Amino acid sequence: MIRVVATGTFDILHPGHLYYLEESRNLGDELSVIVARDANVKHKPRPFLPEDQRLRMIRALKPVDHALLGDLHDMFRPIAEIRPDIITLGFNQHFDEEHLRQKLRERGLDADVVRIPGYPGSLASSSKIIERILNTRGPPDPTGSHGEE
Ligand SMILES: Cc1cc2nc3c(=O)[nH]c(=O)nc-3n(C[C@H](O)[C@H](O)[C@H](O)COP(=O)(O)O)c2cc1C
Ligand SMILES: Nc1ncnc2c1ncn2[C@@H]1O[C@H](COP(=O)(O)OP(=O)(O)OP(=O)(O)O)[C@@H](O)[C@H]1O
Repeated sequence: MIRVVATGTFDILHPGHLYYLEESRNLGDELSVIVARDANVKHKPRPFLPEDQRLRMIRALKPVDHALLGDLHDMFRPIAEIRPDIITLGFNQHFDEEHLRQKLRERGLDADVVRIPGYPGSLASSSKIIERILNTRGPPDPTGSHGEE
């Protein structure tokens, strides 16, 4: 039984997320997904959707066998419980593979770390979807004219 762990924020779901999770699941027999806690998303704007809602959507996806919220303080605690054989990193996750492997070893965890490539498409990105919404459905015209002459 090969256990795989994938991680991420998963704020507004798109096909890039699905691809990352499908490819992660294809590496083993069981996929657990650790969903980032609201309080821990500091490297970009805070998620729009609360952590419970992000978790519920991830749990419903076909490639996902188990989904859980991450730890608030120690990212290695859920890993120590799951004991995965493989941890996947998405194409734009800011972790260095070798550094992560080393940190895992220090905690007595010998999971391999595998980088999953990106899925193409200008809307395969939560922030690009948000940008598009703002650009196309931005603040309403205060005159209420909807751009009509
Ligand atoms: C091995 C690993 C374990 C993680 N564990 C946690 C965790 O326990 N709690 C948490 O809030 N975030 C955890 N994260 C971080 C997030 O799930 C996510 O990867 C990180 O915030 C980067 O988010 P993004 O790629 O969605 O922008 C972990 C990341 C990795 C690589
Ligand atoms: N287009 C994509 N192709 C492959 N993997 C992706 C793609 N978009 C996101 N992922 C992966 O899915 C996981 C969760 O990603 P995240 O929640 O950061 O979404 P995102 O669309 O990259 O967000 P943002 O646009 O705000 O950076 C990460 O491992 C990330 O690398």
